[in-house]
Amino acid sequence: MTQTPPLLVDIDGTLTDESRAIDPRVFPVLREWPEPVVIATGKAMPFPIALCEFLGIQRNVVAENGGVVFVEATDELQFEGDHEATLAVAEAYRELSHEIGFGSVDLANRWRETEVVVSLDQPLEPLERLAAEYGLVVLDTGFAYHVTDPSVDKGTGLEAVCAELSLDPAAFLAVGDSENDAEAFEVAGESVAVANADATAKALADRVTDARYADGFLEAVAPYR
Ligand SMILES: O=C(O)COP(=O)(O)O
Ligand SMILES: [Mg+2]
Repeated sequence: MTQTPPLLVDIDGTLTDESRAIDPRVFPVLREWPEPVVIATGKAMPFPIALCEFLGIQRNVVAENGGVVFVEATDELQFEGDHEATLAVAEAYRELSHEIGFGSVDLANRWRETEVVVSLDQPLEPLERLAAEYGLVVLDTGFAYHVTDPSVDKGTGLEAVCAELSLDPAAFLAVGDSENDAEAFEVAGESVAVANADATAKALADRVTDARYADGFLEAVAPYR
């Protein structure tokens, strides 16, 4: 059997099914993975932390597309990026009478510490224009527009985790589905896009699975199980 690599895995679109629910068949795969697992997501910290917690795996997390990094073994929490600038973009966007689009409670932004997300049903052009004014970019993950600092991404997040754990990023297998996985694909030694991935992720991946969503993830890791 091939040597199992450490694993970086995205959540939305990769561990989920078409309805955005996590496919429970991924649970034993993540629990039993013999090497370190890093959950790397555009979502805010509570989501990947809860996933790790309830799975019973080490909490090694890259959240907010690299803006927040947590490594359990070294008790290290890092923040990167310009949160003030992302909040200023959100404010200016609202002043143009656009909405963030997640309702008044806004569970998508409530616990966010370094970036801002806007619902996909809101206009992209003014958001991109405002982001550029603040030196920021907008990432479309297929689930939300992320106003984010271009110097921070899942690749820099993986490097930060690896620095803490004395691991080589090039030893990692990375599995994902969208443009916010691009830099992690470049940093990891092997990268796999699931079949539902966007064009950016597919172009950068070493291989693209035949299967979509979590079936694609299971296909991606099959050689190592
Ligand atoms: O929720 C998003 O917008 C993206 O999340 P993901 O990075 O886990 O796919
Ligand atoms: Mg994704």
